[in-house]
Amino acid sequence: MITVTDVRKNYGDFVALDGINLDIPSGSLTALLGPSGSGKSTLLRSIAGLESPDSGIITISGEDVTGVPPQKRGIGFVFQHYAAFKHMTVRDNIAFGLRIRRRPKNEINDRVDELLRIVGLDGFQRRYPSQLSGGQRQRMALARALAVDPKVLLLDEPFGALDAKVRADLREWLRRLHDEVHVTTVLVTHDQEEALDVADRIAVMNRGNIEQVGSPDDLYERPANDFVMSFLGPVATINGNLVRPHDLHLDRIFHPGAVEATVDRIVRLGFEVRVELAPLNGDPRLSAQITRGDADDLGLERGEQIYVRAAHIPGAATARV
Ligand SMILES: Nc1ncnc2c1ncn2[C@@H]1O[C@H](COP(=O)(O)OP(=O)(O)OP(=O)(O)O)[C@@H](O)[C@H]1O
Repeated sequence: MITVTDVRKNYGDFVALDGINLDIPSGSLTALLGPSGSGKSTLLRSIAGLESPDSGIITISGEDVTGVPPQKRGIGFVFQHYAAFKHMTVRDNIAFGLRIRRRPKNEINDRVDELLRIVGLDGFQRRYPSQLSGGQRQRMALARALAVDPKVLLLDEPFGALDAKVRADLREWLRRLHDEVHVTTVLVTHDQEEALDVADRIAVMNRGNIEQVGSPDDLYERPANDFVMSFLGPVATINGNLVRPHDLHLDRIFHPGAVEATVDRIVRLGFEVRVELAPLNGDPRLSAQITRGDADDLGLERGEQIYVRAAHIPGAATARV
């Protein structure tokens, strides 16, 4: 368990962390998610000991580490741009932390073999970092961080520099790795899809504060406020309420709460259909996401008028209108 209590950090006049309180359960994979500049990296680096908070307390496994240097906190850290030892093979890079701790040779060999298997680099151990792809290099970085059995693994946008397909593969791989190794992991990301996909808990950050902490489902289905709702997925505004596009209903006849709108565009996206609508009352345009079956039943045509209403307003006492 990691606990963060009342942690504050200013850079001059700028408040980077505005009194953060957060518990990170042992064995969890927790994402710190938020826009650029919200304080995610500052919080992660404070947990690592690479940044000293102005006030507050951080504990790891019950020990107050607030004044403890990074190398004594029992953490492994992976950055977006990982600095590998270029003149060392993959095997030697992974073994590095164990060697400086003067572990016995047999133990080092066995541990490195195990890590090479876990990160899927068995066949690459004799290569040099320059002979690896970006994704392979980040997996080597993770193996190196895991080598010394850290209590906590801290990842700062580890896949940030990679292309979308490789990122998606590595996300799935990280999930499986975590299922196998179970080390308490904190992942910084600004990518909501990455957080929803990989984390079992997400802390949403905004301007040095935590807006909400919960499971991906909690946050998506029961966002605490408009910021969390709009950060975690697409939204539409209807009658002043934020709703998800798939919670919009289209009808030929008027129901209470419905708004009349012109069908502006119909985009077929495989199983789903996105209908772009321009409300006649002058409200901002909105997109509804409906099934292909519903679209066919309605026989929608571009340019015609239709009624749109929210089937579900998050947080509202009367969810159905
Ligand atoms: N050493 C520093 N000196 C001054 N300001 C800093 C310093 N480090 C960070 N900041 C500022 O603190 C704020 C929070 O930075 P931080 O890196 O924690 O944000 P972030 O949420 O991780 O953003 P990003 O996703 O862009 O990395 C930013 O506005 C940044 O400019």
